[in-house]
Amino acid sequence: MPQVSMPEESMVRAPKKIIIDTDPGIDDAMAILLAFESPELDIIGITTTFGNVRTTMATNNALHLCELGGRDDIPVSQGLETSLRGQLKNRIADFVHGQDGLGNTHPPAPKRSAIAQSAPDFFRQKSKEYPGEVTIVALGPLSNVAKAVEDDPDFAKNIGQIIVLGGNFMVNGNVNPAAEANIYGDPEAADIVFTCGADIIIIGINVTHQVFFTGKEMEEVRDSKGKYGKYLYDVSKFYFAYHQNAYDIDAIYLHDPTTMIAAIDPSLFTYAKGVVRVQRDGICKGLTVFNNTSKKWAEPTDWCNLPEVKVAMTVDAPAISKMMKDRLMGV
Ligand SMILES: O=c1[nH]c(=O)c2ncn([C@@H]3O[C@H](CO)[C@@H](O)[C@H]3O)c2[nH]1
Repeated sequence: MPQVSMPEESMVRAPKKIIIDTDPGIDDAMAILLAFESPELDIIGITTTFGNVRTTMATNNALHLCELGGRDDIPVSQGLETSLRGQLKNRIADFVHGQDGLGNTHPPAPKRSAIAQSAPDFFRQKSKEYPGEVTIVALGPLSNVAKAVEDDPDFAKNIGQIIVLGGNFMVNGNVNPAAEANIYGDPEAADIVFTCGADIIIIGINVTHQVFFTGKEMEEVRDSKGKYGKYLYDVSKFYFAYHQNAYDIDAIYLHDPTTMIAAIDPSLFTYAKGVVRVQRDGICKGLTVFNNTSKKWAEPTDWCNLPEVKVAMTVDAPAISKMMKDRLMGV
């Protein structure tokens, strides 16, 4: 019997539809520019949140990055300016990202504006338009995603996947020993999202702290033929100085680009399944607590009978670094 070969086209997987929920942010900028260079991804929207900067600045920076990448076709939708429960954050990470979120490089005002539709409504609309097909890559606090969950009982089943940068599993946080910045930004929202029943992958700093560029590698990026090389080097100087000061390392952690790569090639990570709950207040506000034991607890716990998520446990850091370099250095 002759072998039946599939036509070439049908073997090529259609690009994954993603919405990037982001608070740019230097490593967010890296992740967005990386996404622009990734044929596996079809970016159907960018939505904005607060954390590294306030939401309005995140919107300006997202528009600026689209302009830089020649991607003014991508709609940018502004998200909540407060936490899900209406708290205006007094903690903005300008000490990590600079006053403008882009290492005090003062980007020009964008020519384009955000669309009128808010981020949670944009999520809901796209999840209905393409049921099961849209992946949200959530690079900041989860207020927008939680709002969509609360407003739409079908959202968790309609959304294809949510890949979250956040949490610290079996390691300390980066805001304080208990909490990682994105979860700390809106712990209640994170708890709602993690238990909503959607297909969720969580990439915590237990994994992202294994992926970094050294100062020498940043110089290689600058001197490469990649179209964003010098830009990335310039915006990252501030972020680099923060790492030298806070961690005593001559390198920068690649949190957001690593998370973007989980959308491109999830096989570069291993995962454990279980229920994640988030401490909503107190000294451990923002702590992510993962139950992946098969223990039959003597009494019912707040982890019982809730949907499981996948938590990244290991990462192929050299492969991630290589993918970043290949795409950002134009090699
Ligand atoms: O508040 C913060 N403190 C940090 O030390 C820190 N380091 C990185 N980040 C940002 O938060 C996410 C990872 O926890 C990423 O988007 C970093 O840019 C930080 N935010």
